[in-house]
Amino acid sequence: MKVLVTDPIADAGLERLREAGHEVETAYDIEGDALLEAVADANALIVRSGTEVTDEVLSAAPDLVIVGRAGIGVDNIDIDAATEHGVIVANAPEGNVRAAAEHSVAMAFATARSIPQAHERLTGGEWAKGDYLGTEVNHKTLGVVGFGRVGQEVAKRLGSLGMDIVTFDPYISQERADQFGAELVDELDECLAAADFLTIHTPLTPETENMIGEEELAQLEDGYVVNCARGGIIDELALAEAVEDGILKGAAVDVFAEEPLPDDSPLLDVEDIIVTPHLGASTEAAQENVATSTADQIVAAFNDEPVINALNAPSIDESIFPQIRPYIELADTAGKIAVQLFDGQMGSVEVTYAGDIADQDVELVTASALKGVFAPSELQVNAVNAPQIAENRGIDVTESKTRQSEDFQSLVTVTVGDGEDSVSVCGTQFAGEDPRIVRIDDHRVDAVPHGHMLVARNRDEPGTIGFIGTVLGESDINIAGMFNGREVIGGEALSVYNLDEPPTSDVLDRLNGDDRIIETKYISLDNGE
Ligand SMILES: NC(=O)c1ccc[n+]([C@@H]2O[C@H](COP(=O)([O-])OP(=O)(O)OC[C@H]3O[C@@H](n4cnc5c(N)ncnc54)[C@H](O)[C@@H]3O)[C@@H](O)[C@H]2O)c1
Ligand SMILES: O=C(O)[C@H](O)COP(=O)(O)O
Repeated sequence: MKVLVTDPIADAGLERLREAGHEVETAYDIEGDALLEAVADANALIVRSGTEVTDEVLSAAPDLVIVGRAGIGVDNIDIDAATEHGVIVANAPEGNVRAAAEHSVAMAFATARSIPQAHERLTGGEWAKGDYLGTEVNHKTLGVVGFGRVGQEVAKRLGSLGMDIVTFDPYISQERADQFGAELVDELDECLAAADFLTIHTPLTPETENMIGEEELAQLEDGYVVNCARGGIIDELALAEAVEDGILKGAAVDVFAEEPLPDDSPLLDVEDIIVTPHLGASTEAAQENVATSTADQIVAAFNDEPVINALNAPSIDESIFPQIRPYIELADTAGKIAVQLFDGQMGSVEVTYAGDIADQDVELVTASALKGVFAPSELQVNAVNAPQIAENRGIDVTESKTRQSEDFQSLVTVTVGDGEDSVSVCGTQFAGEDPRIVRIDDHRVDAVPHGHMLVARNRDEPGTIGFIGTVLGESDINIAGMFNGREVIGGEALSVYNLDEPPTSDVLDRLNGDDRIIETKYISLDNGE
């Protein structure tokens, strides 16, 4: 598999991919046509915040399986478009948290004690001791907007240096705030009113974009602002003016609405604003962490294993994966068989779990069943986009579970229907890893789902199976295996054949033209062909 890396990541991540046998191409800082060309044959793309992964980029990459973000923020990736294209997006949400928190703390001190400004004066030959009277953090209040992973780490560190913590984050619990000794407030204004230092730690979303503007900054009178989260959350012009006008004492900014920061940015003209070029995650440890974590997720995606930090695929706890793994492919197969046996206009898909499997988190198994259902009609379908395809097509998807399963330890049944008619295909795993179809509608069967299959519904009359065998034999189609079942003598029987090659339409016409045959259907399990 080819992995294209368009933003610099640590060698340890590149090595891990190569050790797993994948080809790694690095093409840092490319954009436009060069990016579209480079991604054309890529199976995975690794980015940091520098590469914009747009719908156009995803459209240019037909073989792409996963976009790995070696870091936290994914505002540069069009996740909806990735889902439409069936591409997994995964980030590395843990590896650079401490680095980002430490940088935020460093920036708070740097602005409060004017360290960069004093350094510049001194290296310029000036002993400007009298010009800098800084602010201590001790006994001051830190306002934390966004109390997630980084926000909490910043609160822990500055809290231990004597700061009181007030936080505004509508999506966390009171218990979480209590755990860090933080006062959780309901309104941003309350946080601004209390804070001597304000530090931002939300993602950039439509809700947080420009959430801190002129009005909000005015409430922080004589305070300091630190933004090591994302550009675009604070209005940069308003921040420059608030510091310039002395409303704020200072600000420290690591992230910008446009990166690299343009030379004419108003932030660069204000003495008491310090800036760093998006360095929050730039420590050796953080870069090694995020690079190896991203590489691991890419290898997992290539191996069809769960991608733990996938943002647009059903998530799965790694510890339960071994239990559900055999049922992922079985559900896909049952979906493929059911949809190919069904004649109507599909309006619903039901996936039923019985027995031990019913105790598990089966979201990924259901997505896999949908993948199977859509495989014959969609060029690129996978567990990421299958639920979305169902939604787009208005197909009603239901999942049900029961602890009871007659005769089998676990059963997965996929039923496709149109409100009136339906086809149900039920499968199990013998001895853990030996898939069998054990029921088609009301017929008990014992069929090995594989390759080319012929399913015949016929009357239970002497000579019928011989006739089917003769027709296949006369067309040089070898029968590799077969199962015949009936519910009552002389009633309807159902037989399933594994063939070495697909039957031609002539063969199917001959079979279907015989009175004893109710219907034959060819089922292909060869990658949904
Ligand atoms: N400068 C850097 O190099 C660097 C490094 C790491 C992370 N980051 C950025 O830091 C930010 C935080 O990362 P994280 O890992 O802590 O994310 P997180 O998802 O763990 O936490 C984000 C928090 O923001 C809260 N939030 C969301 N919308 C909000 C709103 N409207 N108002 C208030 N709170 C809101 C969420 O509830 C969540 O608790 C992200 O933007 C990330 O990209 C920057
Ligand atoms: O969201 C993040 O992880 C940080 O902003 C780091 O971004 P970077 O990987 O581009 O340094």
